[in-house]
Amino acid sequence: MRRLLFENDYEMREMRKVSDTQPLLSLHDVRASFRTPNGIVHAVRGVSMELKQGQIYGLIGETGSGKSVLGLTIPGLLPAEAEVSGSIVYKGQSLLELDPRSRRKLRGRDIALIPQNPASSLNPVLSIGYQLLEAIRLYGRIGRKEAREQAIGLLEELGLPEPRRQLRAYPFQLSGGMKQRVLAAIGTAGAPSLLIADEPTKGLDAVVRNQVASLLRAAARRTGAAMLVITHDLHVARALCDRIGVMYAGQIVEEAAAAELFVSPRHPYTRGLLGSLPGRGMAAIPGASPSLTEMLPGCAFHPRCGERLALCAAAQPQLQAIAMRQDGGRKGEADSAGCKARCFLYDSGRASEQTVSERTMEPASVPGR
Ligand SMILES: Nc1ncnc2c1ncn2[C@@H]1O[C@H](COP(=O)(O)OP(=O)(O)OP(=O)(O)O)[C@@H](O)[C@H]1O
Ligand code: NI
Repeated sequence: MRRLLFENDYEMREMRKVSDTQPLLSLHDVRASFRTPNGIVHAVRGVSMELKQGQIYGLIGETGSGKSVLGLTIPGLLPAEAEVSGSIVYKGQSLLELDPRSRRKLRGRDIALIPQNPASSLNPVLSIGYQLLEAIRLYGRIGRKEAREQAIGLLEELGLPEPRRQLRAYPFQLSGGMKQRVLAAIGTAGAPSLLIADEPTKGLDAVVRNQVASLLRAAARRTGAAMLVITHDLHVARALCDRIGVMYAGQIVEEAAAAELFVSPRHPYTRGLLGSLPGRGMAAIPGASPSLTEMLPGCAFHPRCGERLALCAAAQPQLQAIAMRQDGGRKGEADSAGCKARCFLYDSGRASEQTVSERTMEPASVPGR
């Protein structure tokens, strides 16, 4: 048994040696759906994206847009009845083609997930120390004593007061913020190459939220891990992430460097989402997200879009790179991958076909209003 473990560890280390130019993770046309009594729910509808080594990528978007399902698809943690297609390549291995055993081996050690709900993700009957040590030892083949020292160090780094005492505590004895930090410690304990954090700051007050965000950033920088951060919290997304993907109805509708997205959002949905921030008018986007069971033709956002073109109800825009503007409108540190939007407004070929009267037509009637 020990020998096997050793060989696995060796393989793990070998697998980490991927070149910096290759993306750590690349998704191509990933789809996930669920068969339900009310029909098939198309939760993720053709997501393509890349995550580089050490990069922090944020997924934002309204509730139900498919962020968590996408996050669970990568480590293969969706319920068995989910149907997944497309390709997910992690360090050159096609995850959807891996046998369940190999995939399980990757989880926890190489790909770690901090799930959406901290209250239910810690085991209530086991001490914090036990759970953290398990995570450390799963990766490191080290003795209990050494693991314990590492655990204390990790909690110290995460700013938890009295780490020695916290190890003996049970989850119910910790505040929400402390549990989040313990989860962050467990998530980063095995020094994973990829950490997926689903709503790591949910339900926390502003101070603790910023603390958790900067701790995650520090942990990622320390270990060199790439992170996929799923969040509703646009402030956290901005502070924590290098790059951001905006999800709407199971698709990425815009992707840009975090610094750029908040300064010049392109997709009408992103503009609406940012417009709902307290500092920006707090105007909610009228209407509701579409049904994911019966998808209409055209752009999924068109019924709610104030800038739609005649074309938008009929055809699906693709996620495409946006050309740099001549007027210097694109300032700041743009990521090399640039900015992408899934919108005919930026599809130069198509949009120029539209007449001015088509462009200024009345906004669509909004369902559910
Ligand atoms: N096991 C499941 N069976 C059926 N439908 C599901 C299942 N899991 C998720 N869904 C549906 O998939 C869609 C996307 O859900 P998901 O949890 O990914 O949204 P989200 O963007 O993470 O939302 P939130 O921000 O509220 O967490 C939703 O319509 C949801 O109801
Ligand atoms: Ni979610």
